Amino acid sequence: MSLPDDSRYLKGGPVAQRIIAAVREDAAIAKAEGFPPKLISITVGDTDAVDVYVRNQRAKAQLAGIDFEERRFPATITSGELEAAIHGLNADPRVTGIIIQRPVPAHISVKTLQAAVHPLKDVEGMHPASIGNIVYNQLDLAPCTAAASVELLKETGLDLKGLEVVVVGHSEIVGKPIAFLLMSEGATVTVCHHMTRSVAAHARRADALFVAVGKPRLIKADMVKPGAAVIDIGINSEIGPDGTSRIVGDVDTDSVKDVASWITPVPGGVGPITVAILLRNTMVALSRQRALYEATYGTADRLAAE
Ligand SMILES: NC(=O)C1=CN([C@@H]2O[C@H](COP(=O)(O)OP(=O)(O)OC[C@H]3O[C@@H](n4cnc5c(N)ncnc54)[C@H](OP(=O)(O)O)[C@@H]3O)[C@@H](O)[C@H]2O)C=CC1
Ligand SMILES: Nc1nc(=O)c2c([nH]1)NC[C@@H]1CN(c3ccc(C(=O)N[C@@H](CCC(=O)O)C(=O)O)cc3)C=[N+]21
Repeated sequence: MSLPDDSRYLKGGPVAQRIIAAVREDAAIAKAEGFPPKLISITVGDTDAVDVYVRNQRAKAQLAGIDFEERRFPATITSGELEAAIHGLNADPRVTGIIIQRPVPAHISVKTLQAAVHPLKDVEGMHPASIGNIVYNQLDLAPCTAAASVELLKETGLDLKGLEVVVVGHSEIVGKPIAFLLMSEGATVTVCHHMTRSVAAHARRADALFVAVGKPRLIKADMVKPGAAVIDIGINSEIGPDGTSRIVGDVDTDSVKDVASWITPVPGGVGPITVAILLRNTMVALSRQRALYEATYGTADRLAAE
């Protein structure tokens, strides 16, 4: 779909392209030096939003020169079997990064799976030991969607210091890390969730509004301050008026675009940057692994050593 050429739309494509071009250069150098990057995706069961994400991961990884492999497991698999598969990937020196696609079936604890991924291969920064880094303002490998959303807000040119920001949704992978990243940038952050008494009252005060809930059209025009920046993170599949499946966000874009100064389209907003940052994180993980490898074995060519 081509988007209207309107400066109110904060488009993710150009930002994603910039990031992927830099990753491509890094990946080519790493490959030539004997450290080819490789990303493994683990999917358990079936979810539309995951399918879209994995499809784009494969396409963009290929563009960037990163090997990509999807491992799909049935929803009936046990946690023990999955943990064993993850341990196998941890031990495989050819694997740079592992991403566990969410959600996982209710009988499996996603936290247990995240904790099974070796922190050096944790390309989403979701291991309990990694997620703490953003609390300490160490931001070079942050959860991808959170980093993507903040990157897109920066495209507005707004000064984040002292900015009134409201985040709707507080999941550990999106809402909470967004709040920490924004605090690191000096913003004043309010976080809303399903027990918040009036999401609308908070949202209307925001200079920048981030929405990550998973409910189409949750945010309407009367919940947005005139002139605000609205970052729509939702990826929801629904059947459109023409009977085909389409992706929509959590914001009623048609009405909100007349109130907000900036709005992210869905598709074409945060999503493409999320994919690009996952690839960039894979390169950050690789450089950490190389640093450890070189500290242990010296700088000799790894392939020659094997
Ligand atoms: N664009 C991208 O790159 C990505 C998009 N997504 C999309 O973002 C959306 C959110 O994902 P994720 O964070 O993983 O989802 P979760 O379901 O884990 O979290 C949803 C959050 O929304 C809150 N919530 C639910 N109902 C309301 C309500 N009526 N008002 C305010 N808050 C509410 C929940 O609060 P509580 O826990 O208190 O119930 C929870 O914190 C989904 O559409 C997902 O597909 C996700 C990742 C990446
Ligand atoms: N561990 C984990 N981390 C995630 O970050 C995560 C996840 N699990 N599970 C699923 C959700 C969803 N998600 C998307 C990211 C990008 C697009 C994306 O590339 N969207 C494009 C393309 C749309 C299209 O191709 O139709 C766009 O919005 O323009 C979609 C969905 C990440 N998620």
